[in-house]
Parts: sequence; structure tokens; C-alpha cells
Amino acid sequence: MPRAIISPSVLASDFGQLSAECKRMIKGGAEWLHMDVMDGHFVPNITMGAPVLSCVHKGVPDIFMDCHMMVAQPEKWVDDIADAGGSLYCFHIEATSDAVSLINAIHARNMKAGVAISPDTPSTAITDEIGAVADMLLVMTVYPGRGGQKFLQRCVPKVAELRARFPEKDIEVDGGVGPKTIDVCADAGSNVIVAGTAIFNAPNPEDVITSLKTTVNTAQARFSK
Ligand SMILES: O=C(CO)[C@@H](O)[C@H](O)COP(=O)(O)O
Repeated sequence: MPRAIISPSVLASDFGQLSAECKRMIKGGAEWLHMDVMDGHFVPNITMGAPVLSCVHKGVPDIFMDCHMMVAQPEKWVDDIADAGGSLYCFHIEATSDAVSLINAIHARNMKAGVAISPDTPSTAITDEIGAVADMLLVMTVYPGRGGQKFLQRCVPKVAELRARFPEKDIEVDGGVGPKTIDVCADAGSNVIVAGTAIFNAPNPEDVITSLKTTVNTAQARFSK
């Protein structure tokens, strides 16, 4: 049964205090930290790249960096992100023509490989062949590019479709996810939860982390029956 994993999106955090914010999230129960890498090409925004991730990794060596590569040429950054301490390299299927080779290259650098789909991409773009070799599948529930957007409920059936085909994989949702939207995500079968605004803007982030985790674990227990 895939376990619940909460991956706070640091995009909503205080960027000047990244390492401290990551430590605070880990102390609050987060297993992963979601690092939004945006290149200004694949998405109309620029955030951070390997040099910043490397600094965070030096400050928090045990961190699991869930690197969401919103970049136009995902093949280009595998070595840099691995050298920076990335744990999972998640690329967009829309940005590559050979997902299986890219997954092999990511694995060759000892990172887990994730495959993301944007809201207008069908879940079937993740073919059985691609899904079989990927470690994680990411269904975006907002258009990639910035935090704080409204959750797109119409993306949720894609989670259910992927969960039916890949019962043992990690399936992540990202965008507008929080206490008000977690139920539909968990019921559809998502077990890795990215939340930015809902966690970082909460008076008690650790309470939100605990509540998201409980909802997901309860839903996953139903799946395993
Ligand atoms: O990658 C993205 C958006 O591009 C996400 O990771 C968001 O940054 C999540 O933030 P919230 O929607 O939870 O505020």
C-alpha cells in the first residue's frame, strides 16, 4: 500500500530562509520537500536551479528533495540536479519526446524518476511502458507556473485512472491542494501531497501536515481492502 507522503512546496515559503523553512517542515512531519524549478520557457516564471538546491542540501543534508522540473529541456539538468543532492527528478511529459530514456538517465544518477502531466494532458500520455519504469506520477491540479492558484477539480479523474493502472506507484497531486481539497485527491488514490499555500500560510503548519497525512492514509487503507 503506498504510504502518505507530504511534500510542502517551498515556493510558498520565505525564500530567504529556505533551509530553515525546510527544517521546520521536516520537524512538522513532512517527508519530502517539493522544489519548484522553473526556467521561464516551459512556464512563464523563473524560480531556482541547481545552485540554490545545492545550498539547501548543504544546510539540510538529510532532506528528500522532490524536484519538480518545470523546464523545456529536462534532459539537460539531470546531472546538475543529481550533483546538487536531488532525490527525485520529476519532468513534464510535454517537454520530452523520449520519456523512457530520460527515466533511465535519472536512475543512472541514483535519483527517483517522476513524470508530470499538466492539466490539459490526458493521463494516457503516461503509457503503460512509461508508468512501469517511473517511480512517481504527478497530476498537476493547476497550470504549472505559480503557487496560490485555484484547485482544478476536473484533473482528479486522471488520478483515479492512473491509480487503477498503477496500484503500487506513488501518485502525487500538486496545485491548490489543502484541507478543503484533500478528500477528493485521496479518494481518487493520490498518496503524495504537495501543498504550498495551505501549509506555509497556516498558523500551525504541522497540524495541516498531520491532517493531510491522516486523510491519505485512511483512503489508502480502503484501496488495499
Ligand atoms: O508547481 C506548482 C505550481 O507551478 C506548485 O508546486 C505550487 O507552488 C503549489 O502551491 P499551492 O498551489 O499549494 O499554493
